[in-house]
Amino acid sequence: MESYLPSFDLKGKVAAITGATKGIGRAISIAYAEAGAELILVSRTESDLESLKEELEARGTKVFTVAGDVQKYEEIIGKIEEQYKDKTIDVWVNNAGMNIRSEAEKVTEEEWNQIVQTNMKSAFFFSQYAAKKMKSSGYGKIINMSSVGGHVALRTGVVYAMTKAALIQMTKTLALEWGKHGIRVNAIGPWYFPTALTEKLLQDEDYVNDILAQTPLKRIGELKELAGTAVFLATEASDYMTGQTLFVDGGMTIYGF
Ligand SMILES: NC(=O)C1=CN([C@@H]2O[C@H](COP(=O)(O)OP(=O)(O)OC[C@H]3O[C@@H](n4cnc5c(N)ncnc54)[C@H](OP(=O)(O)O)[C@@H]3O)[C@@H](O)[C@H]2O)C=CC1
Ligand SMILES: C[C@H](O)[C@@H]1OC(=O)[C@H](O)[C@@H]1O
Repeated sequence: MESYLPSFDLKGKVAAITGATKGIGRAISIAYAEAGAELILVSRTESDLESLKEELEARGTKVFTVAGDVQKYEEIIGKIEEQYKDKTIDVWVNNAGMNIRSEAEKVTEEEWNQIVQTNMKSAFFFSQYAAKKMKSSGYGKIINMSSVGGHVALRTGVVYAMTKAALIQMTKTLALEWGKHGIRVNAIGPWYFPTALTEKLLQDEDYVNDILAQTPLKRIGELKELAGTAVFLATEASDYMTGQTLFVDGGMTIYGF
């Protein structure tokens, strides 16, 4: 009997993840390793990269690490190219992101630049680099980590929200331009997940109650549930999907009243 179960494995694939050493990026890195991928991991802290590399190599995963700030994406790309000059990269996850939560009238130009360069500018130029390599193989998966904040209004900062909305539109436009090269571009829009980025917010009981009031599933997400979506978007199971944003949000974005 023919099979209709797609393979969720990444054996023989090279996957790059930015923001790979904590929270969502770490969960995705481990899930991709479990699926058999060779990994390129990017974050700023060398010691975190080294310990994650050690853990993953102990389980048989080939890992290349680059310590760098994604705002200096050219330097990171240069280091990757030294190792992967004549090789393709099959999956690129633009996960690194940050937020400085403040009311609109208090936003400084320095804060604007840091949020925009980290969350949006780096994602575009990494996508540009990844696509150049994916075109040679005629296949690739670019996954952008957006947020529900890119789709509905949150109280956690307008600049962050703008960058996350931009990633959704960038996803659609790059999907349109690069579809003919077999490059799929999709995004993930998480609601709250327990990470360093959200730790302080999730320690505030009133804030958590506000989150749960807006969440049909009445709970905070588990990182495994987000990694699962990232595996789906990286494997053949999603090969006919491009330009889409999958909200992994406990139903938050459909909650009208
Ligand atoms: N957690 C959540 O509830 C949600 C998260 N998201 C998005 O998911 C993504 C990951 O968030 P989350 O896991 O929570 O964040 P964390 O702060 O927990 O982890 C961020 C990761 O990115 C790295 N990183 C941060 N800034 C930079 C930088 N400038 N250059 C390179 N690496 C960097 C960090 O390592 P290091 O500091 O060593 O560089 C770390 O590995 C972000 O884009 C965020 O906007 C979206 C919706 C909800
Ligand atoms: C769900 C949102 O993205 C949320 O907003 C924030 O400020 C946190 O940083 C989370 O990312």
